Amino acid sequence: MQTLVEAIRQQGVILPGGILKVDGLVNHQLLPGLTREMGERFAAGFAHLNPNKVVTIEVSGIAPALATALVLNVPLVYARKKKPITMQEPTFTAQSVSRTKGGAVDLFVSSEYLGPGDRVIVIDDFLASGGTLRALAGIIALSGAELLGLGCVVEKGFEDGRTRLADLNVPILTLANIVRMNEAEGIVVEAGH
Ligand SMILES: O=P(O)(O)OC[C@H]1O[C@H](OP(=O)(O)OP(=O)(O)O)[C@H](O)[C@@H]1O
Ligand SMILES: O=c1[nH]c(=O)c2nc[nH]c2[nH]1
Repeated sequence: MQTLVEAIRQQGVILPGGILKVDGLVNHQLLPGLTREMGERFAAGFAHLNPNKVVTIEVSGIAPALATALVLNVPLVYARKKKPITMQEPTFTAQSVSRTKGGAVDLFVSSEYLGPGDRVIVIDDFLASGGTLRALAGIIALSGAELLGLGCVVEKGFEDGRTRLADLNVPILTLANIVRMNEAEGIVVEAGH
């Protein structure tokens, strides 16, 4: 997605610890036109699989996932990081590690909104180590739903998450790929695949 690649070139900032800051378009401020295009790209890539639900994780996955769900005209379910008292049991849970806040995070999805018969695509903001997508895939498996595909706005190709998720045997679609980033070269980014 060339518009996203250009936006990352313009706004991306390399932070210590191999973290890319794209708060101006994904993680703090959202650009509606760019977000809409993300949804269109994901929907075009996954529509042939006939999903009936989009699943993501709060908080930064929600915007691109909703943009996708709008085009596909299916519900969006987002995993919660804290279980609210309104959440109906039984719940499906898994753990991931927060890359931007540190520490382990519990993820919760209620059986009220995910279960056998659901055909699911997962959309998130970042694919780095792949740990978060694996946790979501675990929740989907626990629920009895079928995972059809994984989509992420930004892939950090140098962290090899895609390879680590290969055993899930589902297509992975990303919109921009950070090939590498360092002080000398800056952010080397290409269209995702
Ligand atoms: O592939 P991984 O190594 O798992 O990294 C990707 C995850 O890391 C971030 O979550 P984080 O909890 O840092 O942030 P968020 O609250 O902005 O979603 C991001 O939103 C992805 O969910
Ligand atoms: O804002 C972010 N920048 C990153 O580099 C990253 N990696 C995983 N999750 C991330 N979130």
